Amino acid sequence: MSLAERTRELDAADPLAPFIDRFDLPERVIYLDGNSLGALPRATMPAMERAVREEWGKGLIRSWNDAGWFDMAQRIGGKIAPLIGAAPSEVIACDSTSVNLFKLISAALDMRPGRKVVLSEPGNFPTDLYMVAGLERQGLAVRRLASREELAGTLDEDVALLMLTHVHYKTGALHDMRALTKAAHQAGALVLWDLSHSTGAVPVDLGGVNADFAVGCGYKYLCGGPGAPAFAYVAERHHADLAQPLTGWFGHAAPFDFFDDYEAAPGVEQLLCGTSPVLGLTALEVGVDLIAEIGVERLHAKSRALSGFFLKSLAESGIALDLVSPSDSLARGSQLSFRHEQAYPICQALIARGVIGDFRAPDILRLGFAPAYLRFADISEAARHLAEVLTGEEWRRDEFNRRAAVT
Ligand SMILES: Cc1ncc(COP(=O)(O)O)c(C=O)c1O
Ligand SMILES: Nc1ccccc1C(=O)C[C@H](N)C(=O)O
Repeated sequence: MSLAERTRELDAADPLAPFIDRFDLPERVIYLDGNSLGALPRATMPAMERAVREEWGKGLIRSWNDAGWFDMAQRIGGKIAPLIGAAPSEVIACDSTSVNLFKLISAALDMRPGRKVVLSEPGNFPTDLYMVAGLERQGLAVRRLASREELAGTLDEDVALLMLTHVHYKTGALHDMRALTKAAHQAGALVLWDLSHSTGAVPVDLGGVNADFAVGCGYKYLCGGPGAPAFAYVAERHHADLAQPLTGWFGHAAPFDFFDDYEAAPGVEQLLCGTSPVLGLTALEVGVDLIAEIGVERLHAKSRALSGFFLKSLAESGIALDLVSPSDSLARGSQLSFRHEQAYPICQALIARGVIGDFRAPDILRLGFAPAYLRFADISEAARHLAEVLTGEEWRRDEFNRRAAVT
């Protein structure tokens, strides 16, 4: 069977095909960067319009009560919860992933007096490592990095927290969440998982693996829009001992009593700091609703099929590239990363052809396969474009070799 025939068959048999039209993607764009900024759901515009015109414009301050603004962060957290194996009361949508990392790393250190080490791996997403550096500068933490293979062996009585990104942003490699959580607990440490590249793409069972803390982005697979609020998870068993340092009034037990003294709200509400970004949350809720409707299991199955099909299509075009992602689709997230000296201009040449992936310095071409809005036809087309860029050495053109600020 020809590649074109196989592609048509796969699209015809795709149970998620009807959802593609629920997203508003430009014509002639093949979007392989949903792992960085998710696509726009069609329902987002009307929801934003309503929030701005009606709730803000007409409801004004009354909308904090009447339009459900006040408990939006909890409500959306509760909708994210089943996507990551958590109870609704364990998740809240707030702040950025970076800020949530700070709050939870700090809270974890507080729960392990006498221990200061935050253990992570070199090459973890920079903000995760930088947030520990900030606490280190305050004398509150000691950062320790160990390679994947050495992590478990490095867990000793000084480690307060093991902090890892479940799906590696650059390679897409998955950590064994269950085994590492268990190893950390055996060493008396707590665990914080960054689920930025997992949520809405691969199944996660925070409750099942007994995880302590987690954070994740709202703007990637959850399609919450640029700079969407992030989320934070704290296992129920830690709620009573939770004490985070950004003690803003929205995290107070009774913010509208306007007391002088801080008293933390019970549960994850304590993680709120300042006023919730209502418009950002409005967009996030639409994305979360849509991804939840499709369902993580189905998304995961399609993501594996898409990335596998890309590799096959590429191989059939005679192109051999250095794949740095695990070749087993069960061992990776929803992306494929290739190492190439010319990864930057190759990525630019692809973008010029309408195939949007990204480049991760120094030499990674990263292609994301957000399963909610990609067709198998997009995948074989993208592979064809990549093969043509490489065989025609299109990446040599000057215009593809000028580095932009954001890659
Ligand atoms: C693993 C990971 N953590 C955190 C972030 C981002 O955090 P923030 O939204 O605070 O910029 C990203 C991507 O930007 C990421 O890939
Ligand atoms: N927040 C961004 C703003 C601009 C450009 C990219 C991002 C990303 O999120 C990058 C992503 N975290 C990554 O895995 O590389």
